[in-house]
Amino acid sequence: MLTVALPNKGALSEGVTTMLGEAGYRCRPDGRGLTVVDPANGVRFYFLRPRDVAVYVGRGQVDLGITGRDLALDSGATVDELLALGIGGSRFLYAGPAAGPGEGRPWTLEDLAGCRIATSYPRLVADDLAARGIEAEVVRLEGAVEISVELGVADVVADVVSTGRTLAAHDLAPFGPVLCTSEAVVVGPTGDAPPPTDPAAPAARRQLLRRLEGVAVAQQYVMVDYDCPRTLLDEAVALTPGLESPTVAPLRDDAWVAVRALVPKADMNATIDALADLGAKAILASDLRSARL
Ligand SMILES: Nc1ncnc2c1ncn2[C@@H]1O[C@H](COP(=O)(O)OP(=O)(O)OP(=O)(O)O)[C@@H](O)[C@H]1O
Ligand SMILES: O=P(O)(O)OC[C@H]1O[C@H](OP(=O)(O)OP(=O)(O)O)[C@H](O)[C@@H]1O
Ligand SMILES: [Mg+2]
Repeated sequence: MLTVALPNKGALSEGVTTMLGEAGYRCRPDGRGLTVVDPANGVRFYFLRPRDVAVYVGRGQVDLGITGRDLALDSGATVDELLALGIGGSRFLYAGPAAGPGEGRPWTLEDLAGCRIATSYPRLVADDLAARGIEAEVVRLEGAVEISVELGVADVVADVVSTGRTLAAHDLAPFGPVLCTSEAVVVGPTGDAPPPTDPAAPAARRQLLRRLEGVAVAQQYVMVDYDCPRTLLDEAVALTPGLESPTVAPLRDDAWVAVRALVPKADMNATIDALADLGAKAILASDLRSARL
């Protein structure tokens, strides 16, 4: 049986469980149980703290894990990232009081020297400081890091930023480089680790990765359908080139055609606006459940 570690709580837990459900896996824990078997797919899931997932994978106790890229990095575990899932996106940044370090100027990296930096990701921060040759004190906190400056435990913070609302609510402004652009990822043992002992595990692993990739890809696209005057087809197709080429089907009215193409989700609204401005009608965008491109 393939063993897979999942986050048992936190920002990634619900999204990961939902994605696995879409991929055909049964991985909802019953009550307070920390493990669930999906016999149909030959997988046993373990529900671990998101920070611990990569540690178990790195030590060979479980075959695969799903966690945040930033957490995997901070754990120091030797694992390979096998697949990015496109959910739980965040950036890891330094942030200081919005008023700046003094003299009315904004924070720069040089200002970190000699500072107390509060973070829940001490290895990520220490590695970044070492790489830049900056000497500063790293203050490890479990969470709610943004309040630490106000409470006088630190001068600046280094933390996960998603919408930026938590930073703003505590009058902190981000500065400097992005230490890690993170999302939920599947991690596995590095190439030189011994293979799983169960002979059925490699096939179960391939299936899980392929199916999750199918769901992840599906979440990046929408299917756009529209009717288009034949005279405008070239311009419309330029707006929706699809992957290989859009499907163009005749309509009963010979002056019109129906067009169908995949469009990146991020471009959906702009594409629909442009199609409508061009003269397309009955423009529909639909979500996909799974896609193998
Ligand atoms: N607000 C957010 N939006 C998107 N992703 C987030 C957000 N907060 C955290 N993450 C991501 O979720 C993962 C870990 O966050 P989570 O809150 O689950 O763990 P934690 O903070 O270490 O644990 P806990 O909050 O239980 O102490 C990281 O990969 C992080 O980048
Ligand atoms: O940019 P935002 O959208 O405001 O999100 C970022 C916040 O979310 C996370 O906190 P979480 O809820 O996990 O609490 P924690 O600090 O206790 O980990 C993270 O540590 C930030 O504090
Ligand atoms: Mg958290």
